[in-house]
Amino acid sequence: MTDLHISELRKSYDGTPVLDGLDLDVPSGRLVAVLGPSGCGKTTMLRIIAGFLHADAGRVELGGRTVVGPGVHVAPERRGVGIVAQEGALFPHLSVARNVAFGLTGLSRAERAARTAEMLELVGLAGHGERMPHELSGGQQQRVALARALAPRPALVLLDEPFNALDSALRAGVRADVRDALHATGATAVLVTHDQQEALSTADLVAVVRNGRVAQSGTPEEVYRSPVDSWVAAFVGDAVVLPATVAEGRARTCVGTVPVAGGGKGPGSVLLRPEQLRLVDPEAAAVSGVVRDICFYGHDSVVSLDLEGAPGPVEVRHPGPVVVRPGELAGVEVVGEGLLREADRAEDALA
Ligand SMILES: Nc1ncnc2c1ncn2[C@@H]1O[C@H](COP(=O)(O)OP(=O)(O)OP(=O)(O)O)[C@@H](O)[C@H]1O
Repeated sequence: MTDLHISELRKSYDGTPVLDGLDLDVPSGRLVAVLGPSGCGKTTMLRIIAGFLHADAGRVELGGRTVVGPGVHVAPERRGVGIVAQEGALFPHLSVARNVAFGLTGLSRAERAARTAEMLELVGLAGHGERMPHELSGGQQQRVALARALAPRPALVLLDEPFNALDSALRAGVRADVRDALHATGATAVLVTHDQQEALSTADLVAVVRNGRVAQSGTPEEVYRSPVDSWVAAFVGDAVVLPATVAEGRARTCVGTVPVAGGGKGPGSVLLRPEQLRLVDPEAAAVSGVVRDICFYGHDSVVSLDLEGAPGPVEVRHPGPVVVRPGELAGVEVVGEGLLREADRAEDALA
């Protein structure tokens, strides 16, 4: 079992800091998604963990062993790290089985064959060993890449946006299979992604990275429901930010009075998730507005409302059939608590 600890990791390119004191803990056997916008330093971090890139400062410990630290840089092949890249990167001239067996050294021919078959079975590709990579779909190729990464029983598996090249219909299935295969082997894994849904639905823990540091880490539920600030809130999901007057744990907003956690007094902003707003009968509602637009997404619809006092249209995520039409009046109510927006940190983050 192998845990990963990263502390105070720093890396600059041409004097520009990319990793700026990044800390990350991955408990043994867990899958952590590192989620951040393009350019925030995710791949740089991954390359340092793998050993392909030298850090300027900081420490990386794998299973209690320092692999990066002052005066320490363990060679990539001595770290026991398996990698799944964006697009499988399978060897095109080798069969699926030979791709999977590639990193299996020090085993007899029979042991290699047995481990290869076990890994192909694990990723749902038993019987595909004799095919060539070009005879597989994109999703199957990524599963082979995972089987190849897991075959030598690595201390750690790094997955660098592995589902990017797959179309959305395929992606959810492959994601679930990859997660199950990682859990089945008890592997410790880091998944780098800029896709919020992917991070929330696939990982045990999510670390949100902003400007080369971890802004927040926790379970998917924690980062979604209790984001540390409005930048994290808006990055991990849709957010409705409303001007508010706050007193005694309640915020007066254009959608009514909303309970808010923590202190706070005076003018401010409150952040809600669109699914915390509900459409109700305007006759019975304390607050109502005119429907501006309705977007149907299948599992739900997003209804935009013009509400008095709102800075712009307010979006409501409505699960059932929408009975109102654009131009008609709809009532709205709030479910659950709002999050008080901390203006200074938010402005800092948006800058
Ligand atoms: N070899 C390099 N030389 C100079 N700048 C680099 C180099 N590699 C990356 N960068 C810059 O460092 C920043 C972080 O890059 P990195 O690839 O780590 O980000 P990322 O979060 O993985 O982005 P993406 O999601 O787009 O892959 C970017 O601004 C990038 O342009």
